[in-house]
Amino acid sequence: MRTSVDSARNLQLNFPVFSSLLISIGTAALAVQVVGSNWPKPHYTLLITGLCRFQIVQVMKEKPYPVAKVEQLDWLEEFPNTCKTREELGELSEQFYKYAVQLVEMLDMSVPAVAKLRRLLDSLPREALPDILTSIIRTSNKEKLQVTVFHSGMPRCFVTSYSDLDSEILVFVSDYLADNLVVLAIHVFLRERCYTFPQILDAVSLEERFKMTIPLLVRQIEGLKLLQKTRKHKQDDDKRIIAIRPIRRITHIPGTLEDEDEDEDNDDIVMLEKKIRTSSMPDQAHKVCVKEIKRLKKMPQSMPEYALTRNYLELMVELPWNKSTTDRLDIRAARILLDNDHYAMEKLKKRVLEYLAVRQLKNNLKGPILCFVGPPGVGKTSVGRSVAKTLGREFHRIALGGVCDQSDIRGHRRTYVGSMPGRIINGLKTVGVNNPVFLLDEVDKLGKSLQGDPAAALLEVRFRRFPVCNHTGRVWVLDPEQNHNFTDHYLNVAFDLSQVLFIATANTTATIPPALLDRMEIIQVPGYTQEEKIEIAHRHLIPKQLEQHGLTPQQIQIPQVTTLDIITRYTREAGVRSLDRKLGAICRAVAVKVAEGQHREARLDRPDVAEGQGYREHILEDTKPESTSDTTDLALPPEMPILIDFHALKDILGPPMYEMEVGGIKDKVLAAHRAGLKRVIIPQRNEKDLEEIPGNVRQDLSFVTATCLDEVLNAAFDGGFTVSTTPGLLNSKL
Ligand SMILES: Nc1ncnc2c1ncn2[C@@H]1O[C@H](COP(=O)(O)OP(=O)(O)OP(=O)(O)O)[C@@H](O)[C@H]1O
Repeated sequence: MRTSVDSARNLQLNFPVFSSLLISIGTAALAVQVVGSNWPKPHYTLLITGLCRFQIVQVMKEKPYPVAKVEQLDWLEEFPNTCKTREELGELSEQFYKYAVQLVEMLDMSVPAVAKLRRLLDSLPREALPDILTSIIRTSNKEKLQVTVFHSGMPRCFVTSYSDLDSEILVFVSDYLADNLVVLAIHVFLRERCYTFPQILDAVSLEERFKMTIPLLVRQIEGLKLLQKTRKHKQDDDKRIIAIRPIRRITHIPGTLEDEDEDEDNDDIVMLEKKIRTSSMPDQAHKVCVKEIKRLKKMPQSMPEYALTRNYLELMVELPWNKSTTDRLDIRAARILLDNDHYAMEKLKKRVLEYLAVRQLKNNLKGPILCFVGPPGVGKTSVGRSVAKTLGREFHRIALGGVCDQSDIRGHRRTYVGSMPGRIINGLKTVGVNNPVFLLDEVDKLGKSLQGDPAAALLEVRFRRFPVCNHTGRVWVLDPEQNHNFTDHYLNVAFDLSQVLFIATANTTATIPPALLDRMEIIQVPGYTQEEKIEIAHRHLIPKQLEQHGLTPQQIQIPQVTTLDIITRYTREAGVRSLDRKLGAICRAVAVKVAEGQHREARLDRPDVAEGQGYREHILEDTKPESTSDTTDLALPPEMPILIDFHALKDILGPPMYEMEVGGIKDKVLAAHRAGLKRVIIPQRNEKDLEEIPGNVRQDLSFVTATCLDEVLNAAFDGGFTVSTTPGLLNSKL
């Protein structure tokens, strides 16, 4: 079959042609494989080898399948030898090459076929490419196409088979390259492939083909540029961007956009080099950077590694190797600041002040890592922040809750795709100084997974080989005596963490990994009493919420009794986080009222509105001040300050979630009565609560009040509890 195609200009195809009869030009192909089934719907995939292009001369029959007499088209005349045409085609082919390369550059490199094509492009000698392209575009019948026949009958073409091409001779490789650029451009990535395919096939002469293809490429490039621009805006700052760079070209058309891009890139590299030279990084890091920038300069910008190396270098120059803030060590000022920011927490504040005092006297960070342990919302994070403020240091919180991958803390090795530095190095980059206060939040929630133990990542394990024996050394990342050589996997050079002040927080010590627990000083932060919560609310939370909502004490008044109601009926917590949230909700509701009031006042002040048709009298008669319905616009501004009483509380927060009765004695006694019990033992201190129990219930029950467990046991067992529970003398284990 192939022989007859090669040797004859006219041939009769007596197999179905894959072109609709509406289109007179098509590609003859040999089906090499048929895969598919008729169930549940007919769906076949044919693997076919393209042979040549043809034009239908005469349709012989249409049914049961079309048979036509065709003329082979791929007999392009020799490349015309006149100077003018050569120049013209040369320019066209260069243009085609330039745009095709640009398009492939912009495509998604994660598609293996595109990545392979890019590698191929990089491996070809640049000087030869325009010539190669000019010669090979004639052989566009060599591509292997996979045609999927849908039951709708519409054929769809895309490139297949990329294997074994690297080893082919250059001409064949370049055939492949040009074919695939055309096919990639036309069939795979151009949206309009179904419509343009026949047009491209129609273009027989080389010049026509170039002219047909170039605008399509340009259109696609513009589309992709627009898409990338939109995506760029959306990208999260934390996400690393692998830049798509144009590869170096041999042809430069001065003044083009591509030239500007390339200039910018070169400028960036020069800037980067300058930053490396002037940065104050240690020798070891400097050496690595110099080596990497040398590699970068030699790398084609199209290589994925180019972007990775560049990102690495940008991080290296941004890191605060030697940049630090000056500590403010004034213990009196620290005390005032801690007291101003936090009510109660005496034990915690005392220990923090001791810690700071020692630092002031010894001027170093040696000592245990403080770990604040307590229920949520009791101010652990907030105290950490105050410590930073006191010292005049930057503060950075590293949330460890749910972290179960070592590399989250120590970074990924750069060999991984999408590798990133760990949270410690990232934190240093964010704060821009090497002596921040790092709050390791929720160390008790560190997880473990197949990706390693993050707690162990805080314990840097080093294996040192000695000539005689192997010795394993463990280095405590958080210990200033040991952590001057902290090595993040991504950075792969040591960073000195000895100036960082680490503080940890946890809700419980039970789940803190023992190795970590061992090395920290635990300071318990207990929950607050109701009275403390009221004070915290009025001294700290309410003023903070007012400020956040743009309100003043002249506009809102929350009496202490209301705060108590919120604490007892709307929250049930050891800390004050929910209380803070509820206060926020109240402020939001009041802000709406105040804003509406201002709007109404403005309307009343307008003479045209106020005078017209007795407007003021009208609203005085008709409106209800508390209304929040559609008529609010007509209401009078609310009286200031807006008082938050229990009714307002119910309006804003809904009905109380918990009932005050925070004691349960009444409910429990009633339940015991219902269950037919006769005797109830209650703590003596709750005796007063019995007054709330209805008389008839009280009559049916006998009550025993107990002050200690002995009394409870004696009352609980008929005849009393005979075994003495009074402890004898125990031997001290101390
Ligand atoms: N004693 C206090 N004085 C003033 N404000 C406080 C006090 N305790 C807590 N707060 C405030 O309560 C809020 C919650 O505190 P914070 O976030 O520090 O709690 P936490 O103990 O770190 O909670 P978690 O364990 O959930 O992280 C903050 O706005 C904080 O300022």
